[in-house]
Amino acid sequence: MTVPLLSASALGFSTAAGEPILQDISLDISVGDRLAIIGPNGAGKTTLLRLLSGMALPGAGSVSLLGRPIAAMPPSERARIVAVVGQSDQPDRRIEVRDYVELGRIPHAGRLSRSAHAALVSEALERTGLVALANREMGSLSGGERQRAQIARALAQEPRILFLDEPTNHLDPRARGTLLELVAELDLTVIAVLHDLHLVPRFATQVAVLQHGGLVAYGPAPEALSRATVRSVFGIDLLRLPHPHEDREITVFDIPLTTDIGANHP
Ligand SMILES: Nc1ncnc2c1ncn2[C@@H]1O[C@H](COP(=O)(O)OP(=O)(O)OP(=O)(O)O)[C@@H](O)[C@H]1O
Repeated sequence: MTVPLLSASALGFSTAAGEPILQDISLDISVGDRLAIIGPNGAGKTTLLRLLSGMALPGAGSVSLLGRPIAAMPPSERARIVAVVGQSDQPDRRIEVRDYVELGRIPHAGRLSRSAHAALVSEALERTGLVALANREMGSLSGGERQRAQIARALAQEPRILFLDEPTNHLDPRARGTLLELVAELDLTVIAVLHDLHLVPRFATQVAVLQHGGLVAYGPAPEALSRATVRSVFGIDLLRLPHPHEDREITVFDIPLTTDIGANHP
């Protein structure tokens, strides 16, 4: 039997005050999978991403990376396998884009020549379309450009698994598709928290649906994103319709407008 790249078994996590946030989450990630973690606000998505990437330790259960407990792995070794683009990353505003992307090489310091490190940084800038901005300060970038720079830094890290927490939240609709297309073409294993459900069937090979800290659906996309699941978890209607001009189906989410804030959490 092949060992999964990443495996989570019966994960649980509670706050310091004992409030449970995640319960009994088990997942297996194989090489080349692109897992979308979805769920309403507060469902526990970011917490799960932090546990799976080894940034936080679970209160119950375990995560293994390449068959070894991630909790016992030295951070420097983990950083050569796992790259994380988080929501709360606050790059120094004055650092230039190229220097920021070069930070991704830190886990590999001393393992290659200077010119080989520089070539990998250049490649990451090229793949993310940032060559023209390489000498700009991070603080001068738009939200979308900064997001691409964060992905470039993660690529420079040459990870086996890329973790993304809402990578499209600053992007306009077209740029969202472009960024996920870029990520899908990287030939990497990816675990991404996504809010934009439209992008899930196009981007993900697997879907994990969280609600109130539990895994309510998990499996290959798009099957795991069923109409019944979307209705019960998000309170909206999923419709798969024939495209009016092309020979394919499109997925449409019918989102009711409501003033009831609790409606977001069926
Ligand atoms: N350190 C903490 N102390 C107390 N509560 C926490 C802590 N971290 C997370 N929580 C709570 O746990 C729940 C899950 O948080 P998490 O950020 O994982 O959710 P999420 O699904 O990523 O939400 P969103 O979609 O809004 O980003 C939330 O109710 C949050 O307030």
